[in-house]
Amino acid sequence: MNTGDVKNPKLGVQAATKIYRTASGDLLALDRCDLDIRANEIVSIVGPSGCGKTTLLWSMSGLHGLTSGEIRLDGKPITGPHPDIGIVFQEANLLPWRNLDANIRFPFEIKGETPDRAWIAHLLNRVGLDGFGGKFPRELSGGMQQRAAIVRALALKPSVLLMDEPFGALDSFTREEMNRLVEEIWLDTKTTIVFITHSIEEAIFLSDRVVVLSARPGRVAREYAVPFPRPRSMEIMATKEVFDLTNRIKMDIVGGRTTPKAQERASAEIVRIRP
Ligand SMILES: Nc1ncnc2c1ncn2[C@@H]1O[C@H](COP(=O)(O)OP(=O)(O)OP(=O)(O)O)[C@@H](O)[C@H]1O
Repeated sequence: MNTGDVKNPKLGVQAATKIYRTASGDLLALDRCDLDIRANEIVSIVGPSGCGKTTLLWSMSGLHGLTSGEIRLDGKPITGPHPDIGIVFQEANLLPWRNLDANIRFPFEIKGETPDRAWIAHLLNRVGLDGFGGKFPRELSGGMQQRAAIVRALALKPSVLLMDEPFGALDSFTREEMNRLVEEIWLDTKTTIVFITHSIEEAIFLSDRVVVLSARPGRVAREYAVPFPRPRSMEIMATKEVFDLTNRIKMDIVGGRTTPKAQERASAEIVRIRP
């Protein structure tokens, strides 16, 4: 279990509100959403489609601003993209005309910084891409491209890694493999990770906490502490406790328990499951 400082969160989301101004009118995506992420924690965010998960993650990354409210990193407001925050998207977004090494170097070139080659070599080895540096994206499978995207993000040594449904497009076996990889990387680096997913099993496998957002406008409806020890084996994932937890979260999402009204009643309840 995570032991990060509760009073001084790594990332603090306070009353985050986001209104998109669209041609057909204003759209309230997030409504006074509060969430604290502790250092070294892995937190997954799940919720109904369109509830504002990506909006929240992008706000955490500084890629887009909030209408009101605040996101703080180590107590300081985030006002734009931050070197301490890495992000991995559903698509690997590798530049097709650059080989893997050159893709990983790209963010350093933009920043005018020198990459730490030993660290990148370590990461490539960690994700099983040793010897693939000269390959172009078209020569790599979807899973390999996503591994490369993870290396590209971690190469910059962020203290927070935001992952926006990074494995949603992969087949289920590759996805499980990638989940184990994220777990291994976390055991190695203890990077704080915020992970968006539609897969409750994936959320439980990876996380210290699973946060359920309400239907739009998004707000934290419920949190589940996931107490199982790491590494999380297939045996743990097959237990009744995991099965029950999966069903509880599923009911929260599809059973109408995360409508804004229900959420007001449930407010900030933290559910703890015994291992
Ligand atoms: N740039 C934008 N302009 C206008 N509306 C937007 C924009 N981005 C998102 N939205 C709307 O805001 C709401 C929240 O979107 P968001 O992508 O954050 O939800 P989500 O929970 O990540 O969705 P999903 O689970 O389907 O990926 C949706 O109704 C979406 O249509």
